[in-house]
Amino acid sequence: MNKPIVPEGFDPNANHAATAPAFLSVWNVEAYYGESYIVQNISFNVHEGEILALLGRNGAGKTSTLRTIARLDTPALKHGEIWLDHKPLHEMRSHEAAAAGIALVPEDRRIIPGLTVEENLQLAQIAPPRGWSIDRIYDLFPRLGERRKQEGVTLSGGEQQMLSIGRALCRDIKVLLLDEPYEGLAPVIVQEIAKTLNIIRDQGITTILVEQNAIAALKLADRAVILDTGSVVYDGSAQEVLENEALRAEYLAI
Ligand SMILES: Nc1ncnc2c1ncn2[C@@H]1O[C@H](COP(=O)(O)OP(=O)(O)OP(=O)(O)O)[C@@H](O)[C@H]1O
Repeated sequence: MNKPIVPEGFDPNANHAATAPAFLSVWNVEAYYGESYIVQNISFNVHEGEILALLGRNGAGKTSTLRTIARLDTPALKHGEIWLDHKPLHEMRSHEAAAAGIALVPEDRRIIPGLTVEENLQLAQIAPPRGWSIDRIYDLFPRLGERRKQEGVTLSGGEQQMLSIGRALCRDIKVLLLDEPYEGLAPVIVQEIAKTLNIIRDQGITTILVEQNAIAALKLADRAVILDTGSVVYDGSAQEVLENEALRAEYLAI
């Protein structure tokens, strides 16, 4: 098994509420589906306002890591700590993690059938604390504004992705967890979404981007963490991964 990569600044003996070294610190996290040990002692830091690309081959554990950070019931977190802005996510249930500012946009986008674009956004704003106004979401994604009265599930794949990101922004979030946002999208739509993710970063929101389209993710990201069979095998700059052919070939098969 790979030796775990330890992020800088984490003192295992410290009180991490005070000393967590980054805005989001994932420390020695182990998570299981039943008896299956899937997230295997993962540690990494995410700094406020950055985009982190979380990469790795199929089955490397990317989705499971995002689900663990969002504190969904599965996989079950059995060991480790996750700190968001000095708050212990590892002690929270998913609704508490959401209230603390974590927003997971899952791969299947979860647009609510029978509701228009605007109703999908309004529903996301029902419970405070509210985030962006619906007009601000339409400024970010003009296509959604043009289609505000259209049923959400009849949108194109790219528009549905915009709607699910827009829905996350309707709440007052600190960290956006995006699971394969580019899946099935044409390159021109990928570029359009990447542009909006840059704008979202400029607003101070921190993003973890899980993506099979590693090149597109690396071009956008500040840093990259690469997983292999549930463990971290690289933690460093996204640019370095783009430039390091051997690393890409070994862990990303590109
Ligand atoms: N609900 C589940 N029950 C049992 N095992 C699961 C479950 N979900 C995922 N796994 C297993 O956990 C491992 C990691 O899966 P995960 O979906 O996190 O990987 P991934 O890196 O996101 O892969 P992909 O890029 O294919 O989506 C895989 O071996 C997968 O089969």
